[in-house]
Amino acid sequence: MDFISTRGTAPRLGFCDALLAGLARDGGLYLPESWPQFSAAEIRAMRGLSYPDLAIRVLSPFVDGEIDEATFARIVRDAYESFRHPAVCPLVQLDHDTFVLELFHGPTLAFKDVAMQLLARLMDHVLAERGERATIIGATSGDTGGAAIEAFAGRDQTDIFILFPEGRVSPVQQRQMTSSAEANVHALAMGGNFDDCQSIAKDLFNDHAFRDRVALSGVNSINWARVMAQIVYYFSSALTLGAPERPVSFTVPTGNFGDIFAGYAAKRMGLPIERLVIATNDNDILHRTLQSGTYEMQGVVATTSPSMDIQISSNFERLLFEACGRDASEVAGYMAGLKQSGAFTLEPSTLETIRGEFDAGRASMAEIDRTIATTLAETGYLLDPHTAAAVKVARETVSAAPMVILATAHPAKFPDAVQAAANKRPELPAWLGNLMEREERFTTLPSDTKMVKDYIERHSRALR
Ligand SMILES: Cc1ncc(COP(=O)(O)O)c(C=O)c1O
Ligand SMILES: N[C@@H](CCOP(=O)(O)O)C(=O)O
Repeated sequence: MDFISTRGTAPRLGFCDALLAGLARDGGLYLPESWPQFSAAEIRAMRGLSYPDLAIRVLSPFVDGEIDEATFARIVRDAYESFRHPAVCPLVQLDHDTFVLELFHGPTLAFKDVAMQLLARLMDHVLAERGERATIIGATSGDTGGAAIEAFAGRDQTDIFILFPEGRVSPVQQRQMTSSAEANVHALAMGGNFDDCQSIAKDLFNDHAFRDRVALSGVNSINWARVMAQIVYYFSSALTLGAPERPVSFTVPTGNFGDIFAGYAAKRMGLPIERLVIATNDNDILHRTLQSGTYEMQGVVATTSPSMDIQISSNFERLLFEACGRDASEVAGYMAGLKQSGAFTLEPSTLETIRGEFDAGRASMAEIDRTIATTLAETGYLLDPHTAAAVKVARETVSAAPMVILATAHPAKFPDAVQAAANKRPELPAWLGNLMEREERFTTLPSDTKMVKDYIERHSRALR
């Protein structure tokens, strides 16, 4: 299986090279050249598999033998050992046809752990086999950073540099990023917002001399392997609810569009999914795009669901590539428009294709608060603000199939917001110990690509 770029001019890569590449060299994002297919009989045969065994089954076509089967199976099993729930991603019933898919039972209490625990082990394995080191860059609005640091801390093959927007992440998220004592971890508190951090990370990839000098690799969902790992829980939850006989719909709290794109990928691989519903907070660029057909940047506002405070939704580019029939020149045109004027308008056929698969809705901060309070009162279930945005949007969506809402974070990551909404303070699990008392270690930098480059060159062990 080869992987190709959404912009059409980067080299095709095999799985291991795509894993280490992060962003493609033409600025695009890698996608499999074609979607692996599972027949109804093959999906039926997945029933009853443990989560790791299901992951091995669903992901093996992408790896395509580049990592031998036994080693890949060992890596996958090891990755999900760190989860605190035997089902890894359990499904909880909220009412007769609404379910919550809990993705927060990993070490940092957010869905990012599901992919990151696997990604770090895969990268470590490939780098060790090649006798190489890499510099890992990640931009975060709060959760990717903590999950990546947890997964990469202490690994000899990599140094990790995480850019987070200072003052715009929750105190728990910050402590998860800043309390590692490992020398290969570098938490960088940046001026600006997540989009500024993500734009610096992309600038680093687009400077090919720098990228090669430090052997740059990425852990954001621009890395195909991140999205790939997230496909598995769409299969696990749909199987629990009766796939392939019974279709399901999913509502996904969305920012960088990686998580919901994994749902789209699952559908393309044969999983019967009825609707994919995008839920945004006040930063509602995707909701507006589906309504008007124009993707138009507005300023990012800080909300109580900070991980979704995003306007440049990177993985939307992957969907555009799909929706326009994999026409890389159409995608490149949209991206050039975005760079030039902060907006682009979709071709009518591309918009129609997207609307054929996706719905979208938004939840304001007040609506998120109300949803947390009423869900607690009516069901006894305590939502985090991101999941609450999805619950609010799911409630407004018409779906003949059962609705699965992705619960992307544990409420205890956002205790102040949850307490203000529902008058109930969620406690961090005891196994996190004294997280909030641990000493913090981070470096503050202005939002400036050159300063980040200089910092990385001074601290990366992968320098060539
Ligand atoms: C808790 C939480 N929910 C939702 C999202 C949005 O996910 P995505 O960026 O994959 O759309 C994020 C960040 O990505 C998050 O951390
Ligand atoms: N919400 C994310 C933003 C980065 O998204 P990613 O999925 O591309 O890593 C975060 O919490 O950092």
